[in-house]
Amino acid sequence: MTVLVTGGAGYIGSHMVLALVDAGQDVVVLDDLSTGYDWLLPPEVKLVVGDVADADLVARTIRTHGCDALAHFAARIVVPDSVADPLGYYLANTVKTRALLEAAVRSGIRHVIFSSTAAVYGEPATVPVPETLDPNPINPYGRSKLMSEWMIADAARAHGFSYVILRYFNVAGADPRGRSGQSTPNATHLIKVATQAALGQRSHMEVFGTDYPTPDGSCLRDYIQVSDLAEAHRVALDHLRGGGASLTLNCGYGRGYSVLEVVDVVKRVSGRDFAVRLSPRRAGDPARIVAGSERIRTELGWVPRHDDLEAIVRQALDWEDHLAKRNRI
Ligand SMILES: NC(=O)c1ccc[n+]([C@@H]2O[C@H](COP(=O)([O-])OP(=O)(O)OC[C@H]3O[C@@H](n4cnc5c(N)ncnc54)[C@H](O)[C@@H]3O)[C@@H](O)[C@H]2O)c1
Ligand SMILES: O=c1ccn([C@@H]2O[C@H](COP(=O)(O)OP(=O)(O)O[C@H]3O[C@H](CO)[C@@H](O)[C@H](O)[C@H]3O)[C@@H](O)[C@H]2O)c(=O)[nH]1
Repeated sequence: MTVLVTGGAGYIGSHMVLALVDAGQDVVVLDDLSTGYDWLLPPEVKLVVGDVADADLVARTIRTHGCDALAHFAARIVVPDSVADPLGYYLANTVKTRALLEAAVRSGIRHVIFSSTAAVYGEPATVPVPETLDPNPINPYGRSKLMSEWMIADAARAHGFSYVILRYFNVAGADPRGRSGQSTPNATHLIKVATQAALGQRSHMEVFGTDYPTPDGSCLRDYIQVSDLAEAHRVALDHLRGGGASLTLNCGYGRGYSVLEVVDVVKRVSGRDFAVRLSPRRAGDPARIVAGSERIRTELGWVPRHDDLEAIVRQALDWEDHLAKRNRI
């Protein structure tokens, strides 16, 4: 029994691959390397370079490797980009997911794990957000993912596979053993940008919006460590292979940090001051989003091991340093 991991050469997918390999499971990765890197994968893992919408390639890969499960990470992921290029995002995240699902169903995939997002909730009136809240995305990225959630649920009902939809909150940090981390040089994620500023790789950073209705005026987010998130996928897979029911689960710690708090932590942990510009709001950003995090603990018995923002920032700094030493920035 092998897991097909789409987007496995990317940031989160590569941590899922490590979690599976560490647990002695068989994995094959399908990735077009648009934002992923083959060097993030352990050498024993087979990488198929190609597009998730290539039905023949997907069917051949599933057959050749005897895959029973699909973990679908491949996507475009930047909220403001989705506002500028909505049709590109609906193609990459929705249309291609439909094609992948069709090939997977035809090839007999039994279980699907899907990378969804807190962005499906939009701008919730209260936080933390439980899974029972009706989704109401406020940007094309969130909508592109919500449509995929619906397709998966409908197709599962019609074709008899089981699924776990994981709605990630803000993913951060790196493998504590230093084997992978966020490696996209122009990544836009807050902790990545702030660590690059701390290490002098950027002259400054910007804080987008200080007039939000939050305690310090900057946006609140729930930062989940990437190996904890990968472990959630591993236990979700065990649950499905053990005959467990389909589920939709938040992945977060249930605590929000403001952008300004995160910047302070990066300055403190790195011991470096850096220039911070207070800038206007960025398109598509909700003011605050924090996970209701009980359901995943009770349904899957998931126990986070890295719920510590300082440790997350330290891992991100160590990974940035590692990339710089290998000229991979
Ligand atoms: N990073 C976050 O904070 C976050 C939060 C919520 C949800 N997510 C979701 O998690 C998933 C992984 O995100 P990430 O942060 O690892 O991003 P990433 O860009 O590092 O990884 C995406 C991977 O998918 C590959 N890919 C993209 N389009 C492809 C295609 N058509 N065919 C084959 N491969 C393709 C890329 O090359 C890359 O390796 C995405 O689905 C994203 O929406 C991420
Ligand atoms: O240089 C920067 C980068 C970000 N931010 C702010 O920091 C917060 C977090 O931004 P970012 O790290 O880009 O993440 P999000 O836009 O919240 O989106 C991430 O988290 C979502 C789930 O909450 C996922 O769906 C997305 O894929 C993922 O990119 C936002 O308020 C940004 O405006 C800044 O102020 N300056």
